[in-house]
Order: sequence, then structure tokens, then C-alpha cells
Amino acid sequence: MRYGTTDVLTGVDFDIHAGEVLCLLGPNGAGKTTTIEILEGFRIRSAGEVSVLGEDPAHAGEPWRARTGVVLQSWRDHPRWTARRLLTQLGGYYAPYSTPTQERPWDLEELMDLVGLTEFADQKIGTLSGGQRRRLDVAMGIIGRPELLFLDEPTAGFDPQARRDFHHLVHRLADLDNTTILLTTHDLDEAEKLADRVVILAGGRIVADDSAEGLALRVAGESEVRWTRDGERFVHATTEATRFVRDLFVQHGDAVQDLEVHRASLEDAYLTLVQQHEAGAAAEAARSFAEVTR
Ligand SMILES: Nc1ncnc2c1ncn2[C@@H]1O[C@H](COP(=O)(O)OP(=O)(O)OP(=O)(O)O)[C@@H](O)[C@H]1O
Repeated sequence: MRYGTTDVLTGVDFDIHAGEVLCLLGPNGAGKTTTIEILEGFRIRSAGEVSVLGEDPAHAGEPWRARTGVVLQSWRDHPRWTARRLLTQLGGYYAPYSTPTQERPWDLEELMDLVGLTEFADQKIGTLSGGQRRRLDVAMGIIGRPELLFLDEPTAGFDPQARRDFHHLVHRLADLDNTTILLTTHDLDEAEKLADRVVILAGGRIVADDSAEGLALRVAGESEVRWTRDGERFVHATTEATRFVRDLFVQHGDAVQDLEVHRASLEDAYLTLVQQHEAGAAAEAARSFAEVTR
């Protein structure tokens, strides 16, 4: 993707498998929204090939769109309508695309209950709080029972309970309905909980593509083991936590108390990978500058 003379996505190449939850991570401006919008058909790429549910999103028609669901970063629309009215209207558009295997749209009451909107269903949309509005956005994204769901920072503004409810919803959609989900988030804990696979973008390039666990293991091989013995606190970093703990018990038995093993988290992996990329990009920039000024 190029804007004017600036490339904002370069060589971005990945597959999403049916039923997979893929999380796109990256710093502000990395190109996540641009990538998602190209896949949604909302932005026309400058070059390259894209296939979504077997079609090129740049040219796909209404039947294709009915199979996808979209939660954008922010919607600000229909302030005088109620959530119920808006969802009824939107749901009607999907009805002609019902199939014997996939009834569309979602039953309204069930959907509102699922996203925690029932209480606010008859309130004007313009009066909803940020988090309530976000629940409506999620409902709008899934009302057509999409096979493929795009979620761009879906939990921004959610309180902890709403966030947890949303995580249950994503698990439900993925496990029961086999919905394929592509989401972006800045919450690494959320990515770790939800994603089957994580793709990290930095500076418009893919710098990692793996499971959250795989990334953490690859980047930070050491775990930290903590315990107390005779009232004294110990900490030890090791690449072989299981063996270390076994030896510890062989040596000290019941004297070992309050044992904790901390594996590297996705957050550690993410920060390391992005920093490595930025250090490389800075070195590359310095090299080009030196060449130009030589
Ligand atoms: N219409 C546009 N014209 C020019 N540049 C743009 C346009 N839209 C996006 N960009 C640039 O493309 C880059 C990627 O933006 P994008 O919104 O995809 O990032 P992001 O990873 O989603 O960021 P964030 O985490 O802040 O949402 C940024 O440098 C942005 O300034």
C-alpha cells in the first residue's frame, strides 16, 4: 500500500485459516487498520494479491459482503435512533442471504443479550456511553452471522467485565459457529487469551507470525523461578524451569515454599521484536543517509 510516495505496507503476506482467530499487533501507525481495510474491501491496495473467502475484496459484491462482519475503530452514526431500531434495520439487509446452513440475521433479543445491550436497547444511540456504544458496534458487526469477522480494536473503552464478556463472545463465535476472526488490539493480555495466531506488524512489514506461546518462547527463552526457603526469598532465571524445579525439590524437599514459575509473556516477545525492528530500521536509515551524504 502506497500513499503518494510513501509505502505504508511492504511485502505483507499471510494466510488466515477457516475458524482461526488471528490477532494483528503492532505499534501506532504500523499499518494494522490499513491491512484490515484492504481485506474488508474498504481500501483499494496499490499492488499485490488479496483473496478473502475466495474473492478479491476490491471487486466482491453484496453476497460476499453478507458473509463478512466488520467492527471498525469507531462508528458515530444514527444518534437519534435506538440500538434496537438500528439493529433491526441492519439485520433486514442480511435476511436474503440466509442459507440452509446459516440462518441470517441473528435473533435480535438473543444478540442483544449476548453483547450486553438489552438494558440500553431502547435508549437513543447518541446518549450511550463509550463502552455501551462499543457493544452496539460489536452487535452491528455480528448481526449477519458472518463467516469471517474483522474486529479493529473491539474492546477499546470496555470496562473489565465488558472485556471479559467480549472474550467469552469471541470464544463462542470461534468454537460454536466456527467463525474466522481477524482482530487488532493493543491489549497483549487480550491477544494472548484470544489468538490462535499472532501476526506482528512494524513499519508496514510483518516481523513475526506465530502462536503467542511460540513467540514468547522464541524471543525470551528464560523463565524465572521464585521460591522461599526458611523464610528467605530466592529468584533464579533458567531455560529449563521444569528440570530446575525438580532438582530443587530433590535437594530441599518440603522446605521449598511459595513456588512460582514465570514464563516470558507475549508482551515481552512483542516489545523485543518491535524494538529489534526499530533498531534495524534506524540502522538502515543511518546507512542510507551516510550513502546519500558520502
Ligand atoms: N489516507 C492516508 N493517507 C496517507 N497516509 C495514511 C492514510 N491512512 C493511513 N496512513 C498512514 O499509514 C500508516 C499506517 O496507518 P494505520 O492506520 O494502518 O496504522 P495502525 O497500525 O492501524 O495504527 P493505530 O494503532 O494507531 O490504529 C500510518 O503511518 C498512517 O499515517
